[in-house]
Amino acid sequence: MNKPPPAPTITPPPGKSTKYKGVKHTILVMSGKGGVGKSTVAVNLAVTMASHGLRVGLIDADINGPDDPKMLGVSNEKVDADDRGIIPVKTRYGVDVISMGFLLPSEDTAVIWRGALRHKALQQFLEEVFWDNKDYVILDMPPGTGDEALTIAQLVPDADGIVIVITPQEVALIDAKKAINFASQLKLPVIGLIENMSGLVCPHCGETIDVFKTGGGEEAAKKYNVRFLGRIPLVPQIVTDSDNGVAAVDNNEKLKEIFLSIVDKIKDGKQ
Ligand SMILES: Nc1ncnc2c1ncn2[C@@H]1O[C@H](COP(=O)(O)OP(=O)(O)OP(=O)(O)O)[C@@H](O)[C@H]1O
Repeated sequence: MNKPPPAPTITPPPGKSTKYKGVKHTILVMSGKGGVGKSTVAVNLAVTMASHGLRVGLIDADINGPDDPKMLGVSNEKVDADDRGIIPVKTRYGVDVISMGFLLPSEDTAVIWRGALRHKALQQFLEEVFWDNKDYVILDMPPGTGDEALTIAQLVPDADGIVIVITPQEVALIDAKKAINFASQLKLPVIGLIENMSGLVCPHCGETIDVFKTGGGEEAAKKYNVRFLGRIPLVPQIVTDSDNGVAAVDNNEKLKEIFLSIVDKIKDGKQ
């Protein structure tokens, strides 16, 4: 059997670890399962914050599917390191991003390292990146609430809390519960729930079609007594924008408004 390729590492000069300094707030964006739009939410939250004058970093901790660089139009960039530490990649949205995607030889390279190597890579992201006084670092977590997510969440010092992304179906109640249990296991506050893919607005007649139902997010928030942060509709343009390296909030007024209202709630921390 072929051996997995060695883990690529970036080597900052010895003794220069920044130990995750220079970050005021860290927010973990997670989901109870894959494919619910966690990365889409993380990227657009980061872009919205940056467009309102905040200094923002984004860690793409989804080692198996590092999509954030592509979504931000920087998939061909490489990270560098100097005597300050690992330097995240700058994007045109003012969000500095670090991702396993920058370390892989091509977009379709599969990451097949075992747990210890993954852990090491993420530890580097957290301890050795020069964040340069960020107001917020958004951590796009691996999907689900398994070991990988747990390990990463434990590596983050003093996170503010977790934002949970769910879809509107009834099963979302179970996914929300899993994520809430995860947060309480880690003694991290749940900042709130976001319902994504909530109703498709017909581009022809303007009517909303509830493809996956709506309201599951609000129901889950009520049931588990956590804050409901907002509902993001199913917008086909999100898929094309992501594929083209464009942040959807930069291209759609309605989404801009929705994300801004979510960011305001995250910032004020009140009901
Ligand atoms: N509100 C939305 N409207 C339309 N498409 C969306 C929406 N949210 C996400 N998508 C699309 O759904 C797909 C999955 O989204 P995304 O990669 O953000 O999910 P994820 O939860 O991070 O997935 P993974 O489990 O692979 O990490 C992508 O093609 C994305 O463009």
